[in-house]
Amino acid sequence: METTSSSPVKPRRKDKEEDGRAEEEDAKDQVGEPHRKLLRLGETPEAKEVLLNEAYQQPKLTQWLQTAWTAEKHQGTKEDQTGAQVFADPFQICLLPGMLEQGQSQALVAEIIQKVQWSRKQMDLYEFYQSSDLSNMPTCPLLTNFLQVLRKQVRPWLEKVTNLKLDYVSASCSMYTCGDYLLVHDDLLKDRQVAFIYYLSPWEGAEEWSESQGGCLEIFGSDDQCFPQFPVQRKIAPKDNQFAFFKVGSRSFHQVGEVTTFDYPRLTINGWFHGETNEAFVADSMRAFPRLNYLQPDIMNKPPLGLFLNNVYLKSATRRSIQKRIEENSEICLYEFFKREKFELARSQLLADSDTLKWRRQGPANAHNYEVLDLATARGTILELLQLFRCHAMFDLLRDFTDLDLAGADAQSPTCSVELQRWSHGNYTVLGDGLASEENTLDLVYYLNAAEGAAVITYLSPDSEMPAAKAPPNGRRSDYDGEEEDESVLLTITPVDNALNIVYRCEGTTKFTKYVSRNTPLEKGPVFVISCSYKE
Ligand SMILES: O=C(O)CCC(=O)C(=O)O
Ligand SMILES: [Fe+2]
Repeated sequence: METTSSSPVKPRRKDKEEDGRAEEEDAKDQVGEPHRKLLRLGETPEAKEVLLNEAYQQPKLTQWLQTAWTAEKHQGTKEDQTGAQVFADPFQICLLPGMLEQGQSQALVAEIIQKVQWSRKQMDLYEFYQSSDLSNMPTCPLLTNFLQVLRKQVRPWLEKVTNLKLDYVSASCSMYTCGDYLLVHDDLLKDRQVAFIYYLSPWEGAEEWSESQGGCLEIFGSDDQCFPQFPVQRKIAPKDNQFAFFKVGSRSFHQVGEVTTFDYPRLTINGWFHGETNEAFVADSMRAFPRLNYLQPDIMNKPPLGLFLNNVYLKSATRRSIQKRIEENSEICLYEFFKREKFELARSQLLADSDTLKWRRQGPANAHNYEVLDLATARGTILELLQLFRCHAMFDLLRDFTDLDLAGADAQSPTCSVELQRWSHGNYTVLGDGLASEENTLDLVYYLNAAEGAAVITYLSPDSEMPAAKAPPNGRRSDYDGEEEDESVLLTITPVDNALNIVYRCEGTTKFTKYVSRNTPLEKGPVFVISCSYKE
């Protein structure tokens, strides 16, 4: 097959045209107000300026915080009068309940609801609404004043507490509605020194969120290579008028858990105190993710393709038209790829077998979160299907489908990786998770027990990911920077049972599997994906 790096996979245009809903959904996600009822606040006190709680201005308290902040490892310590807390493990975090004088959060929320313009942020790492920077909100006097307080009062005070030099503040408002989230990241970017979040939830009965409402700030520990590890180590629930801050570093991994309540939005004013550039840390955070394991074709197994595949895909005429289509579009979806009875057997075995099949969660948490089958435990039809993807006959067939040198006289040392994945709520992969191809590869994606909206894969063009300084090829992405997808989307794979998607991707093309929100119906059980990559 003719290949040039300037023609990576092309968009599947039909996706947009096939049903009108795609357009409708796009429209919904554009800049603007989220569709939700405006929440009624109780009597909103008049507030002309933002006032810090007196208690936090006492030198004794500053002293206490300073000591707690600099103390070595401890499980957490609490100050009696204010309820201020400091945790040292897995990294330093401080919580200041009642940060502003009473009634102030309510006034801020009233201004936010009435005045703030939201833009929808949507990428591999996140879905939520964000405002512009607080420094650019001429119609919002309280928010502008809040920023002033951060600059003039909080910044010098934080310098004392943390012993860090803090030069300036950046801040915006964020709103997470039901189904929104921000996946694991470390906030490391340029000169961010201290991250802060001020939580707003003045609604009666919702001043402190319960775990069942979601939206916790979730803190991760990390291994000796600075990769964040499951499970979550600490959860901080949204609490009205609480200010949280932590030191940004190569281990400051955190996420915002999916909001699961429809009753209230998760509202915050958040941002960073900036200072010295984090050069050493940023270099640390560029360590590449662990990569897939590529193996040669398995010559021991010779399963007859005719027993498994839908006969139509074995005919020479079909093979030729598949090749033509892949040459033109770089991708194709082969519906009913396996014989129906084989597919049904494999699906029921996957759903029924909870004893022999062993699954393990695939981390690190900032790259992916899904389960993979320990291939040594595969049995029956599942084993047969998995073996089939690695057998010589399959390499042969794929050569015919693509004209790649995966078999035959010109083939040098073709290899493939095969994974059986199990997808449930909360699972995801993000860009730069080691799945970005260093070379041209042929991806196969085969679904069992498919459900709409679960394990949806998006391919992006090579240059769309991040500025080079932040994400070297296959490097780990440490933080979101608000870049949106839009034009860079080359292809979206929609899950369909027993369909084999074939995607030829050029060097540098990246992909991610979208976070599976709790709003995605999975009543038939998890979605299974056989995911393979082939190299010439
Ligand atoms: O809202 C939060 O609790 C954390 C937000 C965050 O991590 C961020 O915006 O970088
Ligand atoms: Fe963050």
